[in-house]
Amino acid sequence: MAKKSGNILIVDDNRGVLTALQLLLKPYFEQITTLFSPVTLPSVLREGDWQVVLLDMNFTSGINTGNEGLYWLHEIKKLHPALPVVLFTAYADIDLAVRGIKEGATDFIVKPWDNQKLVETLLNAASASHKKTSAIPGKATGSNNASMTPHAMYWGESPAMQRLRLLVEKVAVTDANILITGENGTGKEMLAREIHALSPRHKQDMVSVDMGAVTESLFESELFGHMKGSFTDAHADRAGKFEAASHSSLFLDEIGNLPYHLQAKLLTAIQRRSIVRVGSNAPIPIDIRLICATNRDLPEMVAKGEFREDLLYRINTIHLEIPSLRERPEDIIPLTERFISRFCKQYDKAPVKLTDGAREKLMLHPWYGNIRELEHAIEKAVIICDNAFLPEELFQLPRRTNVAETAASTLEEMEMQMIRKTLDKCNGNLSAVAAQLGITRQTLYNKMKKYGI
Ligand SMILES: Nc1ncnc2c1ncn2[C@@H]1O[C@H](COP(=O)(O)OP(=O)(O)OP(=O)(O)O)[C@@H](O)[C@H]1O
Repeated sequence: MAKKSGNILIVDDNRGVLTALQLLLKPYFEQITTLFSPVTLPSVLREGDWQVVLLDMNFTSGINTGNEGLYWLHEIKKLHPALPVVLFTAYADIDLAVRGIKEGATDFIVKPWDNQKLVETLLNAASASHKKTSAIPGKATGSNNASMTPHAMYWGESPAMQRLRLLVEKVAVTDANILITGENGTGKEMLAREIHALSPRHKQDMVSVDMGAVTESLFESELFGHMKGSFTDAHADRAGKFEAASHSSLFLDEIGNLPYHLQAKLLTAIQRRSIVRVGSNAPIPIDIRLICATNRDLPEMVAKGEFREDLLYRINTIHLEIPSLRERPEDIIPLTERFISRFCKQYDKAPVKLTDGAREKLMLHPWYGNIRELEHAIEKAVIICDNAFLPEELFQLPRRTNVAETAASTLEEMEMQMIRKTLDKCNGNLSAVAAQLGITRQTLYNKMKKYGI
């Protein structure tokens, strides 16, 4: 037997699971400590020298939101940022586990577990801990930082995107106001950044404002700035986004969400090329390049009296429409391959390849959430992939268009499959199935009824 891999701390509220794991892991770890409740986790962590933690996600029976698991994950990371935490999920709760990974967990194991895979996952995590003893605090959550760095825009091979690219290269160098339209997740913000990067203004950062997120009461102060004392919280003079974007580009995202009565104020600033801070009378000249974006149909909003026609004419000197991913299927696989390569690097995985079945599945999916949906699907698949190939089963692609509905339906499908698989494994013995899944017999019965099993 190879040298043992240090000390492991296991937190799970199922005593049967704790005993089984103690027996299973004995040959591999020097010290195995089990906790039936996470309450004492902080003090136990402080007392010992740990190489890995195996953390259950659901502690309160009946509440399966998993938030408790995430809460304890954060607590562990606060105390020991570099300590590997492997999540243990009662159901194939991939979305939650992926969230856990993004928030600093090293890996996850789904119950009922495969012994060999569980041992491998824990040993890998523990060995990472040996290598990272001098790791920078917070390194484990580095994926968040990585996802914040802007990534290169991929134009793709489709004729529609090639035409768009030609137009962008021509207009980016001018100061013409640009309106970008397209469905959610088609890359409107990414295109705005690209335009700014190609413009003579690129030496300064582009300033972005989400018009859907600016409250009405703060609209003027946020965009045009204010003078000290002009309202209760105005403790000092402050420049607004227009001034901040001077000599650069101002990106107004979700422009279609700006309430009608505020549209006139925006129009005045654009027309006069100057703003007046709240609480002041002095106009301040501004030199900005305006880029706006929306997924809404502005001409239709004009027809309905919801958007000012004069503002629409001001902002859409050049109109760029990004086609949906459905309209450019030839870009799906090249984009996928770029995302695979990016996420393999981000999650420290060896390069993986799509199987033919996976390619076909990706090509047939309608991608109502466009590139953002594709990017998330690839990220999840890369995270849960264990070998050199990404098979179609790893792509949990929803059939509906509504985001909340799709997330719920994916989880339900996975739960149903998990119950079916365990029923087969336990030859239909419900008590054994419930024990394996870590739920009560009644809960299992209710779920089977719900899924018509
Ligand atoms: N051409 C592209 N190449 C690579 N990644 C892209 C491309 N277009 C979009 N993405 C990625 O897809 C995601 C969504 O892009 P972005 O936020 O720009 O879309 P959007 O149209 O502004 O979305 P929303 O309408 O929801 O505001 C981002 O993570 C972005 O990095």
